[in-house]
Amino acid sequence: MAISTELPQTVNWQGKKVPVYPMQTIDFSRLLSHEPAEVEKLVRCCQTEGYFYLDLQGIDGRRMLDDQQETLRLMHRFFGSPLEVKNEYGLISPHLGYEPVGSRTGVLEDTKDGYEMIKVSRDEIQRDSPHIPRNIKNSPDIKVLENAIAGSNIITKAILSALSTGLGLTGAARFENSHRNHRPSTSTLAMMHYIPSDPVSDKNIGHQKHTDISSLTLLFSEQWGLQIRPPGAREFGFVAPKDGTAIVNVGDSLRFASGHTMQSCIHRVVPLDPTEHRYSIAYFLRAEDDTMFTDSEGRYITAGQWHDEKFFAFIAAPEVQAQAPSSMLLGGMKEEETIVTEAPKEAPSSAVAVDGMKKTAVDVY
Ligand SMILES: O=C(O)CCC(=O)C(=O)O
Ligand SMILES: [Fe+2]
Repeated sequence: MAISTELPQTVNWQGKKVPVYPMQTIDFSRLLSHEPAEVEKLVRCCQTEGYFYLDLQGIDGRRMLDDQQETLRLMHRFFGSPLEVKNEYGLISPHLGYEPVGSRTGVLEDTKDGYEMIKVSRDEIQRDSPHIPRNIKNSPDIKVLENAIAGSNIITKAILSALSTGLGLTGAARFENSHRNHRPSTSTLAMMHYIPSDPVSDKNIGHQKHTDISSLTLLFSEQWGLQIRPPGAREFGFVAPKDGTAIVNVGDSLRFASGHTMQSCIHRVVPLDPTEHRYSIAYFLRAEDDTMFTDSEGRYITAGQWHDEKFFAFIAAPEVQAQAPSSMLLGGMKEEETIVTEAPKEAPSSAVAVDGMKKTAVDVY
């Protein structure tokens, strides 16, 4: 898509006009130099919204855009291979390995997810011992993955550093100090392929509503499908892909580490175009496993425990998910009551207005 100076305000989806939410843009080059106005803008974005576009078109960021293109080429090849090759190791641990389509709950009621995903662990790449399926394990492919992970790690650490400075944190209290490279963490590069799916007739649809476990997520996708629900919003709306940028969102761990002053972004993925294959790349920068914080339940727990508990809530069946603490899937973020003005044809009439606080993992329309 061309650089979106004139974004549509709404798009038609499922017989409704759905908003396209605007997002602030933060310039990576300015952030690298901790320019005060950019740092202030970053802190404000994280505290009020929890997401922003990161402009990577300057000389320091451009190479990460090249890495993204290389990664996309690798993903096309990987996902085009037979299942037994992709699934050589299966899901080795929650942050590492392959998940076939339909491993989790989907975005609409009574659906399973509509994507397959391969995750590569940053720790394993750093140790030179990655579990990577054989069709992407030759040395040029490993180099592509290494570049993508190292580049994403540098970007997200630069953001953390600017946030620490913006909040006046010093020494051990700075966020970088709980994200040290040599300490074990579940930081990972997730590569996703969404299969074409039609919400009216298919049973594998999108990516369920959630907030991320991570501290920061760096997301690359050139295609529509991501929806967010900004704090205070009454409905989900699309995020427009924007050339030369990544989308960054705050996850639960940074929300907790900031004393719950930053917003963990509520989001999901839906098929805007039911005929399209969609590809996205997410780097999840996670805190060191033994970092302690107070979670949304008021418990003082480790980042590792939060990761594991939330992951198992993610993959649980809807009725089991509904038993989890209400705040777990949304990291303690509250939703306003949902207003859906026009019900889609297939929806039951009870779905016209939905209690946003209901303990379900999916939206009911
Ligand atoms: O595919 C996307 O655009 C978003 C994926 C996502 O939200 C996630 O993996 O946590
Ligand atoms: Fe996410």
